Amino acid sequence: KGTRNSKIAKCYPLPDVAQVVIDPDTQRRYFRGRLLGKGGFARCYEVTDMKTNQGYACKVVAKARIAKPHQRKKIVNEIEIHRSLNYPYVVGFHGFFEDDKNVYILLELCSRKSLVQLLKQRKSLLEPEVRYFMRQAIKACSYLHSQNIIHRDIKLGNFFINNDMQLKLGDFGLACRVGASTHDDMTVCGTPNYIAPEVLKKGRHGYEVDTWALGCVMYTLLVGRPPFETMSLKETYTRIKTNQYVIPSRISRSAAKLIQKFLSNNPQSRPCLHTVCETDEFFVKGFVPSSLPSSCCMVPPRFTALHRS
Ligand SMILES: CC[C@@H]1C(=O)N(C)c2cnc(-c3ccc[nH]3)nc2N1C1CCCC1
Repeated sequence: KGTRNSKIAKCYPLPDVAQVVIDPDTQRRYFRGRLLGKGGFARCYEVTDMKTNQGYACKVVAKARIAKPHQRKKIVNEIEIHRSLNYPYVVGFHGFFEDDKNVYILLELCSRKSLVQLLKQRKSLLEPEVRYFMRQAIKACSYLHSQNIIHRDIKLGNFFINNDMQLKLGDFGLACRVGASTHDDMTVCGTPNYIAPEVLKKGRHGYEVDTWALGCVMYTLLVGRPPFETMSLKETYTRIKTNQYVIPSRISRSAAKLIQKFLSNNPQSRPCLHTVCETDEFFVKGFVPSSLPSSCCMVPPRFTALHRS
């Protein structure tokens, strides 16, 4: 039934988004620029504040698309969680407003898109680059967990990259506050990309589901493909539940050991996100660049002899 409705919603023409959208509360006027793409229910545009000339990424959700209570609840949940966050490696939330047709969410513009596009271009990354990105990804998740929030959809596509090559975790559509009913309907309507074994076994799932997914991100960045990818979803779920994956021999010992810790079947054996960057050999014994040139989006960086590995 759900899909039937969304099919109907899809076939009705969506209301056009005005060339200039106005936030009724602040009277700020935003000039609508190019379409960035589609994300879930939203059409995403680059918009420019006509007073400050500041650019934002704007998610525009047609109210016709969130007519059903649980769909509206998902958007409200995303806004309620995202607006409460403030951290260097979390996408900036700059406001939200609505008119009779749409809900508008103003987010930090990340001009270099996400880790998906970067990996598509590069195939796989060098270890110093993976230390650079994984450090920011881990810090972002550690911050979320300190705010009693589980992201629940950690994946390459939700790690955006801004103009300065900084990583920004975004898309809180599936996030939830611990203490809230963690078995709420959100888990039903969203299938996370890097789903943890305890979620497949319908057990209790907590912060450690994000830690598992970070392990999948680290593996994918180094190897160039996800750890449990197969031809069928069923086979992939079997491999996740039986912890069946292979780390190619070209991966260094310290990287392989950390991946194995992240991908522990037992959630309690996974690393502590608050300390792993300061204690694990992969980070401590290796070079962690403090910045990366934007050329890394296209070609491998040349680290000096000192920082080869
Ligand atoms: C607005 C939705 C989403 C997003 O959440 N952010 C933060 C974002 C930022 N910059 C960009 C962006 C800037 C230049 C290209 N994309 N895109 C973002 N996206 C994309 C848009 C299409 C699918 C997900």
